[in-house]
Amino acid sequence: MAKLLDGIHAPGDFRRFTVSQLRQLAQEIRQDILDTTARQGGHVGASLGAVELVLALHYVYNTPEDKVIFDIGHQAYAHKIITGRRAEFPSIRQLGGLSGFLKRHESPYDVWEAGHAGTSLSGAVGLAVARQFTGADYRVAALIGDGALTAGMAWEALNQLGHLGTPMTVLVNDNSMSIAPNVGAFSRYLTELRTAPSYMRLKQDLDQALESLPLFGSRLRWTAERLKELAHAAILPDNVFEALGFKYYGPIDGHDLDGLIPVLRTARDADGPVVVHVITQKGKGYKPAEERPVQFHGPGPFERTSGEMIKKAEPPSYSLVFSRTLVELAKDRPDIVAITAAMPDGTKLDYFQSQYPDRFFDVGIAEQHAATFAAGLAMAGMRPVFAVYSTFLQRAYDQVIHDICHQNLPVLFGVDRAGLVGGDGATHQGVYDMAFLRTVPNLEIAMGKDESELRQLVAAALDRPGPVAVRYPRGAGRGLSLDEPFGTLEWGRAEWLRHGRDVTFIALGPMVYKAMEAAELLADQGIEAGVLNARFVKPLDGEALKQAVQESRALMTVEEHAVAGGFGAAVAEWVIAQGLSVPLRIEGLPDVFIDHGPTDYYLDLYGLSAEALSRKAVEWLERLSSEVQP
Ligand SMILES: Cc1ncc(C[n+]2csc(CCOP(=O)(O)OP(=O)(O)O)c2C)c(N)n1
Ligand SMILES: CC(=O)[C@@H](O)[C@H](O)COP(=O)(O)O
Ligand SMILES: [Mg+2]
Repeated sequence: MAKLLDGIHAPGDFRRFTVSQLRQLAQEIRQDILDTTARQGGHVGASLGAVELVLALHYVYNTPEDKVIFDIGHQAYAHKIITGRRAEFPSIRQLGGLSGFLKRHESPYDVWEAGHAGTSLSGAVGLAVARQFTGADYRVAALIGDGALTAGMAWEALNQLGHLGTPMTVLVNDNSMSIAPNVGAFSRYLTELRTAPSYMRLKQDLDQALESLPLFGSRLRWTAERLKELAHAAILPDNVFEALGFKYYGPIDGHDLDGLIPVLRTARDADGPVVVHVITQKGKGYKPAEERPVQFHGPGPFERTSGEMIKKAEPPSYSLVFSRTLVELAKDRPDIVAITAAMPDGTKLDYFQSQYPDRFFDVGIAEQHAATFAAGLAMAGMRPVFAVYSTFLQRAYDQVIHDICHQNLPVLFGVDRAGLVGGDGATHQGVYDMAFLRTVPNLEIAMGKDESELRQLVAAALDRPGPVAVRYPRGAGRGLSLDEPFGTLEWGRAEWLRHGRDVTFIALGPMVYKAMEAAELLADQGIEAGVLNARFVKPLDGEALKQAVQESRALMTVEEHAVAGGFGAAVAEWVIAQGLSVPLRIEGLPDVFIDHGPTDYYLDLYGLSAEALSRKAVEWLERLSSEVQP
């Protein structure tokens, strides 16, 4: 049967639709989203929950001339489908396919690129304020979730916007969920707004009455406006948005296009900033996602009818090993407390939470606060552990330097997702943290070659006198036994795995195993390659490095991190500082943003597979030999 969606190539194709046609369109879009995500995963729940919001925004605003901005962008699958990318939609998050987030090179409708939470409002305020200089007269609307609204940045933008009074719509998509259930006093406040039905009804009645009044600015309208304000003040005396200088419309049902469209029109035409607060359900229209919103935030492939996840059996993830290790240690260490910034599931700290609920803190999407909160805890004698994705730690850089390291406080960072991450792509790659952490005095940095070393490093790190960052990658470990007693790893010491006089690979993290494979391949060709498992990035194990310089003709560092400022750069700095002269190559990731796609593909592309490493070593050694020939 022909679908309405078949005729939609741009929002202009449905701007004349009736609301009942829009409703049908919404259902068809949901089917498209499920067809693709069931096969390959993706951000299912948020995207299903925002379908009507996306339709209403494109219906009311004259996109792409008007600027509609999405916070994070993980909820924008409907937006992709109705802005000319339906045919490519099945390629989303796949190598060479559509990004899972907005990308300006993909479409003129993708105004703002993100992936991290809380940036939409600042970007939108910039676009809105720019109009007064450029003379452009587009309208600006930003869609931001209740979770993203826990980010400090979002409030910095509201603060400025409320002060300036610049016309702009802030559409708050409140589903009471971050990835996990949303937390915090502001989340509680939104719930209070949601559950004040008399307020909601009265506001809607008043708004409708206002709509029907003629002549904007008339005395009658002025009186009605004042009446409305009085009524608001009487029922909810301190609506935080109104106190900040916004007109507040809501809460309204974000799946009800009949109600949503007129309110958005009013907001669009307002002469100042407006907050439209809508209530939606994460996963709307797909029962398994409605019932299990955490699991359906960003699942892998699932069985469409039952909603069961299609998972291959694999060893526990590094994140789970990290969390389990904390639980092991916490038994005898009442000083250990764990912190996440809205990622209890991803970091697997939810396991720690299940064992030690009183010693677990989810602070919301607030990495900066999480870091400084940890500093305060550490100052008072606690041992805070902040498990945070490498990419999100970027946001807390000043806090790392100024609050933690400057005061030399013993905070442990569990730097999760260190390395390439796969489907999320450029905004989420954990390939910069060594570059920005290595420069900070007092901070020690380590990464084990596997989950067993991760476990030992965590235990050892919690006995260090100052701050430590322990890195570990996304995904499954190697399935190693995790029963050995703690204390088998000497802090600061690298591990020799094999010796070779031709070249020594000095590798970090799981790249150690690639280096071992490369060494085997080289051995088959008669080349002797050593492998040093560095383990420590800061401080480096100088003794082991000296030994490597002495016993090999050449050194090759290997890391899954940007070459610029990374582990190899640290080794190069050490070589120079020692006044040594040794051929040294740094193998890592280039100075480009790396898109979505399988990690192994990019490791291969950038010469970090075992085959590529061995090939490069052969070529390099040949070149070195020819260079020394007379
Ligand atoms: C700075 C930052 N921290 C953490 C995340 C991980 N993250 C992605 S989506 C999300 C939840 C967002 O909740 P909300 O804005 O309410 O959107 P919803 O998924 O509920 O639609 C989180 C924590 C992120 N993208 N950026
Ligand atoms: C949008 C976002 O930032 C998260 O949903 C992220 O995609 C989670 O990544 P993991 O799948 O690695 O937990
Ligand atoms: Mg939410």
